[in-house]
Amino acid sequence: YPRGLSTARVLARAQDAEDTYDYVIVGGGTAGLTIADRLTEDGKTTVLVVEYGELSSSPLIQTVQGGFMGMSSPQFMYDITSVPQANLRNRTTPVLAGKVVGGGSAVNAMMTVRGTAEDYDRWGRFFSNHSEWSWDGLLPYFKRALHFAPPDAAVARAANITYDAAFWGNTSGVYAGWPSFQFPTTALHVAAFRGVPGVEFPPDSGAGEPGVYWFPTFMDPHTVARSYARTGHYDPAANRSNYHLLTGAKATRILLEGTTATGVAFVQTPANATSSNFTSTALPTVVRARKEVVLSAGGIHSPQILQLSGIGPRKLLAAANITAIVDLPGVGMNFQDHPMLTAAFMYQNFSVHPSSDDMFFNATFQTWAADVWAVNRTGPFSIATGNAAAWLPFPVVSPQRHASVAAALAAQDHAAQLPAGTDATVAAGYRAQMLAYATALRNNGTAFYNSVLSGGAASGVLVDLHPLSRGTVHIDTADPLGAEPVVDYRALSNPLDVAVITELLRFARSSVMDNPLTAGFAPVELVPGANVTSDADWAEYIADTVSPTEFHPAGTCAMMPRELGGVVDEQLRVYGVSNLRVVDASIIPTLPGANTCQTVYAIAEKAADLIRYGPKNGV
Ligand SMILES: Cc1cc2nc3c(=O)[nH]c(=O)nc-3n(C[C@H](O)[C@H](O)[C@H](O)COP(=O)(O)OP(=O)(O)OC[C@H]3O[C@@H](n4cnc5c(N)ncnc54)[C@H](O)[C@@H]3O)c2cc1C
Repeated sequence: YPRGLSTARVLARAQDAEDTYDYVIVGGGTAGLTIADRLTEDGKTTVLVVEYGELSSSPLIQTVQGGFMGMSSPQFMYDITSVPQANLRNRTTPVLAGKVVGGGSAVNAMMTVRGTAEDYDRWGRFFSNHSEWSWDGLLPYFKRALHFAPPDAAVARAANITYDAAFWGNTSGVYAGWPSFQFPTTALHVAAFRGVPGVEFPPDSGAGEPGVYWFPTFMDPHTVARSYARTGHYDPAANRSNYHLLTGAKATRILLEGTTATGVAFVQTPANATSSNFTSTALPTVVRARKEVVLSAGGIHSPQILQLSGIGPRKLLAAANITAIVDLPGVGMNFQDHPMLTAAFMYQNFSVHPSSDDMFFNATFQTWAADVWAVNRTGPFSIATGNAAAWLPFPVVSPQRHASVAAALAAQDHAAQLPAGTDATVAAGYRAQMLAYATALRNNGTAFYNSVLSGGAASGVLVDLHPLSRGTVHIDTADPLGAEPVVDYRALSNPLDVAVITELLRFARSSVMDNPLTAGFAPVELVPGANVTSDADWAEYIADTVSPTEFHPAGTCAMMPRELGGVVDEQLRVYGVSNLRVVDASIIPTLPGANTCQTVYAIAEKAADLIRYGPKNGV
């Protein structure tokens, strides 16, 4: 040591790493691998990615069918459970996050969607009216992030799939592909929304508009397998000698000299070390960064690592016996995820076939599906989670009550919705967010309601796209280094979430039960049932059934002005620290009205440009 950089490789042992790299990236997930790929493109800039998980080619990760095999494999997931949720009958919930090279992109449900233009314009406005963090500023990065491979023309025609390639690029190694099959029943679900007043049908899922639309799958059309950060941003670069990936290595701390980040400390666990004579596994190893450290450990672990490094709320650090280097109250605050809701309906007279139900109840169809998959990887097994969904604004969902809910939110005592003792800057940021949401609740540019259209006779899961409650992700003060962070969604802590969710559920009912275009299917309501009608009934039902997570943890190192409780600035640099950026879902200030992966890729693409070329127009 040190040895010359020879070939790009996976380093199984810490001592194979160089002492110093230009950049050290913590977390080889969605954002981390994207940045590493871009920074090493020049063949010169040296990068080490430090990743806790393993490099796995398991079929559980690659398989697209159903979209859930990765997430149901404990081998690839962190083992974290939330604290009991006071407003959800003290229920706890698993906190799903990928622990494998590729991170969330390796285990997610492959829904390839982005938020509306307003979602991203809202981010920039926390800084100014001409921030580059806007729809226009991000669209080039959405295009760079994914390679759009259009659906097969015959399938698109038969299913009535609309798309517009102008919203997409075709250079990335990560694909937005399409299954080679659609159930004709999915088109019926889409068409049924024409019976709901006010619903729009944008030309493409990437248009930045709410409505009912088709969207692609994170799938490589050539292999018909998951396309993700590893296949798009590590494998193709594997012959670059300046790109190193260390697996099985858990970063424990950012090294700081004064307030300048100089490297990363990490430990390798024996279970992940491959060498039989590798004995010093419990000892932390350090690696230095000549230029910068980039923290990309995701919405749950990036705040933890900052706090372990002495960057965070002073009181929390003191309770954990960690010396505060930078008192940054926002670290681990502003925690958001998309709540999932249940309202189940069944069409009794849904006689079109094949439908997605035939995958479960029709043996002949199942055999056909398995056969065509075995022969040439086509057919229904190429469908992940589905490719059509409704993303609807609040005035469409609640023509009667949207204005009063918005007014109540604007008039609320915002600070009172946060944990006691919340820093004034964090409270000011929350207030700014809630005022922005009060506007969004009144207009048609932001989606609040989401349901995926499955193509089956039964439907059931809805998503609240803009929760008002804010939780926390903090180190466990009893065992800061050893234990996973303490995750508290603080679900429904803002009572207006109950008001919003009630309207979403009422809409789900009326869009199925009172829709002239579904009447012929003879719908029945399975859950919650016709006896749930009053606001009080709904509140009880919501407390019983809401899940606080769709596995989209975000916001915990928010990109907001420091006086609004922010953790990073518009260049994603941590306030008060030099040479340290955070780039992942944790910088999202307010969730987009969409599953988060595509947004994280776009953030990472933009960050790579900020790191390489500096800010455009000063931002
Ligand atoms: C089960 C599930 C289903 C989802 N479904 C969808 C979907 O269908 N569509 C969609 O758009 N989004 C979906 N998402 C969300 C999306 O995948 C995530 O928002 C996105 O991948 C987050 O990217 P990230 O870079 O912020 O973090 P990640 O991709 O999670 O990367 C963080 C990486 O850091 C590593 N790490 C953490 N701590 C340490 C440490 N101390 N040392 C070293 N490494 C560390 C992790 O192992 C991980 O590899 C889903 C997520 C999950 C978990």
